[in-house]
Amino acid sequence: MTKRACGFVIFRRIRGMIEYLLMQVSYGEHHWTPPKGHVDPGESDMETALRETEEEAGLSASDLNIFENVKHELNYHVNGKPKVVVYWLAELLDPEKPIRLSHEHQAFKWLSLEEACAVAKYQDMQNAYICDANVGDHDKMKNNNYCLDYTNVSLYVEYAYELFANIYYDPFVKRKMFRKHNFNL
Ligand SMILES: Nc1ncnc2c1ncn2[C@@H]1O[C@H](COP(=O)(O)OP(=O)(O)OP(=O)(O)OP(=O)(O)OC[C@H]2O[C@@H](n3cnc4c(N)ncnc43)[C@H](O)[C@@H]2O)[C@@H](O)[C@H]1O
Repeated sequence: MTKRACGFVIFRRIRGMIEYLLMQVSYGEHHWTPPKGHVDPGESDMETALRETEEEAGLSASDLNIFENVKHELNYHVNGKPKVVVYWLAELLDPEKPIRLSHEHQAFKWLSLEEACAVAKYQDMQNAYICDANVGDHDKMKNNNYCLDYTNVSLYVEYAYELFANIYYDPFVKRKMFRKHNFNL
């Protein structure tokens, strides 16, 4: 059976910058992820996203401006089993609001788009960040259905991804390369 999890790509505006919240899990390979978790029986996707965000980051619905039309669905396999993860874009209204971690996470960071893409090592997650950041001003997205269909934006996303992730074509090794970063994470 397909596992289903839901959460939010949370951003804040601070000192003229947009930063994204990523949290590092305290188990397994200690990967970085936005707040999210498994859908409990009888829960809607949005209820799950809100419950998990409250549990994992200490942020409630009243702390967020949720962009219900800006939604990403990621499909991947965990231990050979299919998993679907749904993320909505949400803005943290008070950028200074403290994050309260649960035992499931050991650290959190507010990261620029470029840093978030470097830390979220999976391409579909990186695409979600790029898509959220590059469809224009975050305010304009509120009334539009952006990013729902990846196929329509895939080329644009790929270009934007390469631009922001600082990927370039190296003719010597004949493949695309990451520029080196030191994000000190
Ligand atoms: N290894 C472990 N050891 C001990 N307890 C564990 C555990 N894994 C899970 N748990 C328990 O499960 C609970 C988590 O439940 P929830 O909190 O309800 O669910 P989740 O965020 O979806 O969990 P998870 O971290 O497993 O999911 P993700 O898809 O990011 O990550 C799952 C895998 O998919 C990979 N992944 C993440 N995003 C991906 C993507 N976009 N594409 C491909 N793979 C991806 C990750 O690297 C990771 O390997 C924790 O409380 C913990 O107790």
